[in-house]
Amino acid sequence: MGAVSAAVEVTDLVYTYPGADEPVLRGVSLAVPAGTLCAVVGPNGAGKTTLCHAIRGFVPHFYKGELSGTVRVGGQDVAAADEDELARGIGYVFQNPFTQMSGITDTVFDELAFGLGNLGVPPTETRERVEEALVRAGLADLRDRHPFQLSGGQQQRVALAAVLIMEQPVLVIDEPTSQLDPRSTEDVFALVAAMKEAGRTVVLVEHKMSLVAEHADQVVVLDGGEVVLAGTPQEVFTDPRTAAHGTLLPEAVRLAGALRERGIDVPGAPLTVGALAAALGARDDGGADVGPAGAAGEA
Ligand SMILES: Nc1ncnc2c1ncn2[C@@H]1O[C@H](COP(=O)(O)OP(=O)(O)OP(=O)(O)O)[C@@H](O)[C@H]1O
Repeated sequence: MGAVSAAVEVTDLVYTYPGADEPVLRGVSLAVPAGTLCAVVGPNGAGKTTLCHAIRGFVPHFYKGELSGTVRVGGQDVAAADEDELARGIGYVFQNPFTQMSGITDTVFDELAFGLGNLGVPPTETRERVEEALVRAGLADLRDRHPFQLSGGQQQRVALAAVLIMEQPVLVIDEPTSQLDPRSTEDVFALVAAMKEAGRTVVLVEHKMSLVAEHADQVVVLDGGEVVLAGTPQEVFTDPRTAAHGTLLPEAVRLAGALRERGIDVPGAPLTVGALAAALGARDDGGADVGPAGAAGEA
């Protein structure tokens, strides 16, 4: 597996929380090539957050317990790295953005400047980088607001802006949209996509499979602490085992299945609603028996 270019490489990871009887990760291996997005999906309790913690080094540096196997980020063994190296190398966005706020700043601007100050970045450069991140994350109007007075979606964007600004080459993002409305969800994904476009490597836990299908280069299905399937979105979402492991399929895949059950031919394996509409429109009969093109719109 392209080990040379993998920015994140997890090998045979077995991890048991302190005092627990059973491991929560049971021999997990995966490789994420630099500049790609790997989505980790799977049912509740599968071990997704724990895997994120292991990639960032919270396991074993903060969470002790029993660990075997290795995590390498940028070629470096995370268990052997110190906190400073880990913080510089890996950005982390927590499932609950509130957790991420420093709690010691009074404005969004200062919150974003805080991490750079810790790295010793000079004030002029800090101001420039914060200004740019505020604009890119759509936070310019909120710059003087107190971080704790923001909505969940706004806090999520501050958390993402904070990793945007730190410019770490690898990002671990744990369910960034779980508490967000569809509009904020789109905003967050646009930001994550832009970070990938800028060449950063992203490991993302996400339950919204339509977005995973659209943005991931690789999907890893975790169940019971094991990787039960891994591949491109096409491979994973057309494999019947994915649903059997309690993972919801993208809207377009479910719609295509429902149409086929009604005897309607759906060419190919469309993963997005746009691709499904195109596939139906491209049929020899122009999709005549499935109603107007807009009928397949995502609810
Ligand atoms: N700090 C901890 N100490 C002991 N056990 C824990 C700890 N954190 C998580 N666990 C257990 O580890 C298992 C995996 O949890 P984890 O949060 O990694 O799963 P997940 O796939 O992220 O779930 P979800 O989708 O619900 O967030 C669960 O059984 C959970 O109870």
